[in-house]
Amino acid sequence: MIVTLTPNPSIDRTITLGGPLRRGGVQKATSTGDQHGGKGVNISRACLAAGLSTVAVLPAHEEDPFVVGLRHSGVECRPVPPAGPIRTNITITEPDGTTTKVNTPGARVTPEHTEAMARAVTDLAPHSAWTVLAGSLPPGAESTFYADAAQRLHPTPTKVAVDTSGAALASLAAALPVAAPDLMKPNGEELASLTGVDPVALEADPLAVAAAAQALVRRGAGAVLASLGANGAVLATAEGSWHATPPPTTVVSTVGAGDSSLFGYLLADQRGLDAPGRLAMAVAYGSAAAALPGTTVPTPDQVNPDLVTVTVLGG
Ligand SMILES: O=P(O)(O)OC[C@@]1(O)O[C@H](CO)[C@@H](O)[C@@H]1O
Repeated sequence: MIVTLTPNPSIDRTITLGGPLRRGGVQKATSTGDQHGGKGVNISRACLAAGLSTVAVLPAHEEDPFVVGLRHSGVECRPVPPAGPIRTNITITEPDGTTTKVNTPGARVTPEHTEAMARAVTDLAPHSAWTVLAGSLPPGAESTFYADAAQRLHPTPTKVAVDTSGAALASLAAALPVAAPDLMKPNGEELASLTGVDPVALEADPLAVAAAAQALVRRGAGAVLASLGANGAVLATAEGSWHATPPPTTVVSTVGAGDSSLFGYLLADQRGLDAPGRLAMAVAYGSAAAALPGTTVPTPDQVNPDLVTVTVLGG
């Protein structure tokens, strides 16, 4: 089973434009739609699509339409007391695949709220192969929340993956090796924020990405999967580093592509694949997600790791 924790879930509202976005103008959308969002929620939705059992832990009332709808779609949920309503995040997609995203803060939490979330995943840990701690932290949460949760999960059988950004990511990196997760999944920009290098230059240079990722591995992270958008991804472990390039993809919406990549890695891990195989599956899932609208996660038949090229970057 894969348990996901999304401390700051979102209703993902996608607005599709028939032409380029005109900043400051008034435009008609060709369509709009809402999907259940938030990084852990997306990973649970990908689990469901691939037939893997999952529990999505999130702050919401039992009767919240978000929870009701997610359960109706087949995702098992473990709601914990929320501080307020679930936020709505906006995505604007243009015909050429350009994706503009506006994320809102979410309700302000107290230590009681964050403790309830940490307790829920700790209670489920004996039954979970992986626990995924994912997304931004809501206002009011300590930036050490993920580092503390990872440390708390350490003595349990679950493996821990963390995908976050900003102060939460910096706190996690600062807490290595004490709170070492089995997997960290920064994107290029997030990895650059830890190393102080220019994100654009880093994303275009797999060797530099591997060097930055290996620095985290040396400090205790089990593995680092750095997603690089159109440039694919780099995987760094104690055994070495690999770069994978995606197949040519017609991008429709990049929202959730990183979550699908992380899921692809977990799926491949569950299937016992080696590091290059896990990386290929991650990139195949990420590029399949980018070809789908809004925050849609791919089904396994839409994913082909054989089209991904993996190269060894060295140790
Ligand atoms: O504000 P966060 O938690 O960093 O990101 C939230 C979010 O952008 O992440 C998902 C895509 O990865 C979306 O479903 C959601 O809207």
